[in-house]
This record gives sequence, structure tokens and C-alpha cells, in this order.
Amino acid sequence: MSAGGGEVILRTENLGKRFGGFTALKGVSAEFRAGALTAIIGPNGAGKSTYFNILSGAFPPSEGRVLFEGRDITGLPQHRFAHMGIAKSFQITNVFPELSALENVRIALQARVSRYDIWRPRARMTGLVEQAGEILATVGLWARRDRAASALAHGEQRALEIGMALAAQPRLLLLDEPTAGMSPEETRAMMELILRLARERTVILVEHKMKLVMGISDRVLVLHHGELLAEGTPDEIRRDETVRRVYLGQREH
Ligand SMILES: Nc1ncnc2c1ncn2[C@@H]1O[C@H](COP(=O)(O)OP(=O)(O)OP(=O)(O)O)[C@@H](O)[C@H]1O
Repeated sequence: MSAGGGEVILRTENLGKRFGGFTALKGVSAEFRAGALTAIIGPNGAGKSTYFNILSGAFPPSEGRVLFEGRDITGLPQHRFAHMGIAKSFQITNVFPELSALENVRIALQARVSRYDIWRPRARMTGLVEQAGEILATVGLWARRDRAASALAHGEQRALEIGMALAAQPRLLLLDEPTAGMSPEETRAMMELILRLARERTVILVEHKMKLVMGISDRVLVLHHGELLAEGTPDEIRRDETVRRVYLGQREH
């Protein structure tokens, strides 16, 4: 686990989101530290996805601001996020199912460089294959590099999507329910991967299952009814009476 005591890399100020007359998010002010692994948790309908979607630029807030490395990025178009160093998984639509794991990551890398130099010499392309291999090793898919993305197991596909997000060399990696639909073994492998990734970059993840993130996170944010209910270390959150009350009566996660 990283120390989690770095500079503030991302900050939200009084963030709110309304869908028609319904308030999904209200007055959420929070700071995310560089190098830390921060989990956003909360019961069903707490506003986690809404918050995540604003952080990742999927849609703008109704009010408030998002600051990344001190810059106001509120409402910027999503493609600008990757350039600034923010990547999110899972963008499943970016995966080419019939292409191999290696080719998928190579294409993600190419998309990053070709914008600047579409006539890149072949030798440089070889470099991309090497880099793609390194990324696959990082996400635990080196042995599966030649397998078509569609032939990978569910957990492996999600690891591939993370690999593709890493191609942009993000300083901030955003993960939305990374273990959704996974078996216990796949979940364990994904948690280990997230921990490894968090050693080298800032990671923010949204997770429905509270127990899962308590063991790996540096900081935890708890949302409830669209508001920030609590923020702290996993230990502080575990001891927090209000959080306990909110989760009380819910099925154990
Ligand atoms: N596009 C939308 N239009 C209308 N209401 C929405 C929309 N998106 C979300 N909501 C509502 O906003 C509230 C918060 O939803 P959100 O998906 O952010 O919660 P969540 O914490 O991610 O929940 P879950 O754990 O179930 O995914 C919910 O009541 C939801 O019905």
C-alpha cells in the first residue's frame, strides 16, 4: 500500500448533478492524493457512478468544479482527458474482439503516438510491440498475448481493458467496479493487479462491495443519497458510526 500522502492530484468542489428534477449528487467536495489508492463506496443508488462519470468526463456536473493538477477540467470533452493524463477503464467498446490481446494493446499504444506522427517508421512500430508486451506482462496477460480478445475469460478481458488504458501512460487511473461479474479467483487476481498498478500511479476506483476495498485502499470515500457521508482511512471508515448505520441491515459485502 502506498503512503497516500502526496499532493492533491484531483479535487472536486461542491459537485452536484441533477437528472431532471432528481438530485443524484449534491455538494460533494473531496480531495484525492497523488500516489494513493482511493475507493469510492456506498450503497445502491448512492451516486457512485454519477460521481465517477463526472470525474472521468463522461458528462458534466450540474454545478461545482473538478480540478486536476490544479487545472479546472469541468466539462472538458472526454478525449482531452487522456491527453492530460487521466485514463479510465472500462471502455469495452475500444476492444477489437477478433484481434489478439497483444494487437489490442499495440493499437491502443499506436492511437496515442500516431496522432503526432502517422508516418512513424516500421522500426518504431517494433518498439510498440515490445511496449505492448510489457503492458501485457504488467496486467498478467503475457501468456495470453496471442489469444483473441473474445477468447479470453471475463477477468482476463477486464485486465486487457486496463492494459489498454495503461497505453496512455496515465498519471490517474479511474476504475469503475473492476470486479463486477467476477468469480472469487478472478476478483482476487484483479485486486492484486490494482494494488500493483497503484504502486506507480494514482488510482481511484468505484466499488459496490465495501469489504473488498477495505484491505487495499489508502483512502475511502463513502457516498450516501448523493452526498459525501464520510472520508478517511479504511480504519476510520470502519469505526465511523454513521457509515455503520448506513450499511447496517444491508447484506454483508
Ligand atoms: N441518467 C439518469 N437519469 C435519471 N436518474 C439517474 C440517471 N443516472 C443515475 N440516476 C439516478 O441517480 C441515483 C444515483 O445513481 P448512481 O448510478 O450514481 O448510483 P450508484 O451509487 O452508482 O449505484 P449502484 O451501486 O447501484 O450502481 C440513482 O437513484 C439513479 O436512479
